[in-house]
Amino acid sequence: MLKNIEGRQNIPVMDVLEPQLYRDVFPYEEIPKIRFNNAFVPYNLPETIWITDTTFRDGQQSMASFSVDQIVRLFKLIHKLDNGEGVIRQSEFFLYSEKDREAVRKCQELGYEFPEITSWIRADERDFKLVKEMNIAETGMLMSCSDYHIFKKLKMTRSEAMQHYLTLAMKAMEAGIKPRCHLEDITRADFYGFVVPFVKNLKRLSQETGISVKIRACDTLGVGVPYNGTELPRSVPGIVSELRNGCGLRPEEIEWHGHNDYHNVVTTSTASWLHGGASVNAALLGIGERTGNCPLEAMLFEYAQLKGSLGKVNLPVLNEIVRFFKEELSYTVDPKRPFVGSEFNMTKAGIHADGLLKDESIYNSFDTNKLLNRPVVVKVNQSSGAAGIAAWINTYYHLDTLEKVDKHDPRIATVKRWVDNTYEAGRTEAVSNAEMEQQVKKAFTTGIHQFSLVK
Ligand SMILES: CC(C)C(=O)C(=O)O
Repeated sequence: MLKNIEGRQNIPVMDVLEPQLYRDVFPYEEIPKIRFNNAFVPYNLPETIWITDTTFRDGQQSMASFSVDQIVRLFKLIHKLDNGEGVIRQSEFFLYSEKDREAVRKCQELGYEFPEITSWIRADERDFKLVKEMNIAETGMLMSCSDYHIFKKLKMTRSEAMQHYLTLAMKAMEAGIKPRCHLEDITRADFYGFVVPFVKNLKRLSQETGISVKIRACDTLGVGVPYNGTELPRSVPGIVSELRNGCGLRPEEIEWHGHNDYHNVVTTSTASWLHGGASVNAALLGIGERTGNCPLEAMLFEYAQLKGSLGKVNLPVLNEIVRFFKEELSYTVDPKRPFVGSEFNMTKAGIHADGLLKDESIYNSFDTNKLLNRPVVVKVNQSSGAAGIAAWINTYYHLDTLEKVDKHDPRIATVKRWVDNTYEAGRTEAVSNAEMEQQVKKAFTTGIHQFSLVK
């Protein structure tokens, strides 16, 4: 039994009479400001880094709730995507309702090593019992740390908030559960006045109990900035390097949780890896509150670029996940969305198609067919020209080098005449594949090419 939190000599937080809201940086009636201090922090990428998944927590809470069957099937897909590599190491679940718990039990029955099932609970004694009963080793708990939350939402002083959070963490540890402390709104918090003393006290508790603690740095409103040489509280390099060097946390004790309000969620998450946090939290397709969480698939690509390889990770499973979201959850992915959108590697412009005709790698940065099972696609529209039409035929029918049609082939001119005429007649939308098939068949029937219509 640990000494009562009230009786402990905790490192004090800096209590203030008025909340520190950083109005010079967040004036509210203006767009927030980025302040530079040119204090460059060296990169410190941990040897081992990984991703944790929040599709079933922050992700699900932004959508219509998933059924038990949908959760289990998605969990299986995440496992299939990771493929035993452990890059997608954990996934977190609500335990609020009987339905939430049934989903967890069914996922546990699958017996997967990865992703490990963790939970998210309210600050409530009964919830600790649940976590224990369900045999879950780690649980997330809300510990909001900016004065926006402490003063305005919780109506507490900083000392009171810290006492409350430390009591919670201690109760979890006493129950033998690893607490994952969600430091909500860290990018608007007084870092040295609240975050540092609070985290040091958590670390001490962990050392005394021998139970590890995880600090999840939550960029709740997506205002974190990934650039080096920027001022706290917005600086991701500053936050993560100080959690390591100033608070003495190890890489595995630091996790980043970002939101995409300023389009920065991928770069802030990567900055957290680069500056010493081992894990980043993400959701499939970036679902999550408002503009969403960090897209899990994006972090797989960041991982591969930083570490050189994704090992056994089975990227084409992303196509199955996109289909599942569309068919099961009525969620359509933006066609332009990197790596998963239906048009992410589609080209329409004639000059790009001309390049593709000469060598696919001119306009495709990696072999999307080999790695994602997504061949380059050419779509014909008013800008495609003869090169675009030839590229459409070559990619759509998978023609090999000897069969490939040249843009100067007179039959291409026939198809192009039809395309030009339809646009001159007022068409605005792109030409569908069915229409192209029809025109190609007409133009090529008398020619030497008899396309084997294998797609
Ligand atoms: C509610 C908290 C933990 C969160 O998810 C966030 O800060 O984004």
